[in-house]
Amino acid sequence: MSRLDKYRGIIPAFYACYDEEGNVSGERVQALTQYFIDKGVKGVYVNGSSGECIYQSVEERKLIIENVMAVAKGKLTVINHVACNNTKDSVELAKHSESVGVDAIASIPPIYFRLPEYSISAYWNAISDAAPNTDFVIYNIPQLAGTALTMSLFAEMMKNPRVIAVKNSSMPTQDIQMFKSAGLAAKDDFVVFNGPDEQFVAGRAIGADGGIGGTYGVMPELFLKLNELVEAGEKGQACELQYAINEIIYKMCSSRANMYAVAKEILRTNDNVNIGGVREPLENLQEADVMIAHEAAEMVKAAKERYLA
Ligand SMILES: CC(=O)N[C@H](C=O)[C@@H](O)[C@H](O)[C@H](O)CO
Ligand SMILES: CC(=O)C(=O)O
Repeated sequence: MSRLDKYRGIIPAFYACYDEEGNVSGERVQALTQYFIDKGVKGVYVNGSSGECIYQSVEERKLIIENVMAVAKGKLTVINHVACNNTKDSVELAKHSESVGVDAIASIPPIYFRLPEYSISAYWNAISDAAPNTDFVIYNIPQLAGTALTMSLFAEMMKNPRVIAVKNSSMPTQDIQMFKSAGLAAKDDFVVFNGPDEQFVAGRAIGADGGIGGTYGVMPELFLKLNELVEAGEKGQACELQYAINEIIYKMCSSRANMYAVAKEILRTNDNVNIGGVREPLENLQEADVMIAHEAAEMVKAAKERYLA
């Protein structure tokens, strides 16, 4: 049993929860947290891409994590993504995260300006220093952040004892293996999370300890089952379920609306969890998108009947 085992498993990325006026709803944050506890997932990844973090204020992000912790404390591993595009606000969120007792904080690199690696490591270390008793997770998502985690930047970050994991959302699964082996060469234990949900089986096969994903939330049971199949070495069955999951994700992505708007409609339809829409400039649902969401919701139900029996 390792101290980091609490990070090994299925960790859904938490969706932004709004009321009917589009304001962050603490009550709905609590309801979504309870939904995840009931599903039996390992933890939640809050205020990340799926949390629409870059469209929210510092105060809103504090409100969200406070409401998650009110329900999740002692029941889920909680990772809070705290990156804002400036060090000051990120540091404030890191401090606040430690004060409410999260397990880990996470951060993307600063976006827009292409900063040198010494500025990125200084940014991450300043954030981590503001939460001196909290684990730190590097979030590598080059296709959206515009900056990739290189092996030299990774090596620099390994000097920080609180850096215990990388959430790897780059497309080459090989990156997972590179971070995993370099992490284990530098530390007693190190975790790599699979990012792209469509490659979960491949990511786990090459060394990921578990995954953090934006589509787990609409089908947590299917990802829990997928993880079990991987652990049992059932490659054939795992691939079959992965393909079924991918068809659902492709359906979700086929809408004109933003994928998270579709995800929220699936949750309303299948699970009676209402967390509102998405915040502009993300696109909300039009009639045709609602139909796509309902088709995806049916596909989730059918896959559960087929694979969880
Ligand atoms: C680019 C991106 O947002 N990646 C997410 C996190 O890694 C994934 O969980 C995707 O949301 C998911 O794989 C659907 O494409
Ligand atoms: C999708 C994901 O992992 C995120 O919300 O950051």
